[in-house]
Amino acid sequence: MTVPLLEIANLNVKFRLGAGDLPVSSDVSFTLDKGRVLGLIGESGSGKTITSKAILRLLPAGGEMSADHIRYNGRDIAALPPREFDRLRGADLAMIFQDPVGSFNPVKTVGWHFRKVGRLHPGGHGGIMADAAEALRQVDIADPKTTLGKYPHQLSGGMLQRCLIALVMFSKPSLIVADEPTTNLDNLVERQIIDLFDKLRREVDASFIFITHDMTIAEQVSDSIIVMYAGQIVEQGPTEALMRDPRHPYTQGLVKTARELEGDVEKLTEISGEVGTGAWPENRCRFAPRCPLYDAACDHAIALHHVKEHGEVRCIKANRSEDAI
Ligand SMILES: Nc1ncnc2c1ncn2[C@@H]1O[C@H](COP(=O)(O)OP(=O)(O)OP(=O)(O)O)[C@@H](O)[C@H]1O
Repeated sequence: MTVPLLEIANLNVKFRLGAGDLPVSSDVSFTLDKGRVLGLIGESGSGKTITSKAILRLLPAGGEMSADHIRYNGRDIAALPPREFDRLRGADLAMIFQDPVGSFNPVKTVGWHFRKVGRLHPGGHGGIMADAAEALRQVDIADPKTTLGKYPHQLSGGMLQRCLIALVMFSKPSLIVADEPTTNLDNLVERQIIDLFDKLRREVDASFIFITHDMTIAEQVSDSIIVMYAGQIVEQGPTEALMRDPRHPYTQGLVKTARELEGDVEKLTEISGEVGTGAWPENRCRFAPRCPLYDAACDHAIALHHVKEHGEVRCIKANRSEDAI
């Protein structure tokens, strides 16, 4: 049996604030196989970024994480001493943030960043520069040599995001977390970057967690999708099944809006209300205040349950007769 690249069991994250604890993610469990792309979707505040940062131990101050286990290539890394974890992250795990500017040293050229990442390159300086130019070509930068000599502020947001993607590819990590890498880009550049990810996922031997709030993007780039709501996974499964037959009312709303956007309808269906933060009831479905299917039967904590040939859903209304085994 092949070991998944990543196995997360019951990950919880909270922030210790003056007024008390703010829970951010609850009981998040999933696996990611080698070479696969997992789309992590949900509206702002649902816990996508914090969950991913917790896995990479990049939580901001005040954030605390616990998990039954976090296995990487079969080895539990949750309790790894900080030094060892830093080494693993440096070599194997990478994150691409929304804003590429923060990932570059503003007073150093693009080439300097490649030299820094590639300092152990067996081909020395010449080898680094040749591979860096090739990585830039892979992300469709036409004149890699010139680009390597430029400073971050001399490049547009789209170009800088391409350079960051090239830099990450150059370092050959096994797991890449891409956190809304197109959020700050205009529509045309966004399309180009998404197409680029789509191309790279076929060519590089890495696994991706691709965070987005856009269902259409998740559908295009992912093999499987996790939908998060109020810090919990509410649905997860293979992309094709989840998009064709979404079961959770929240996922249904997201898919409906995505299809309407593709169809260019005049008025989009909205999921009214907002996710809210922190003070979620433990004895009621967290989506209840916004759910069109809500009734008194939803007034207890709802567990994720398996749905045959689909995945997992956190909704008591999601079962259908054809799901019976
Ligand atoms: N440093 C922090 N201190 C306190 N709370 C925080 C901190 N960072 C994030 N949070 C809270 O954690 C929750 C989840 O945030 P997170 O950034 O993971 O959401 P998200 O789903 O990624 O949203 P977005 O799409 O806006 O990035 C939010 O309620 C947010 O306010």
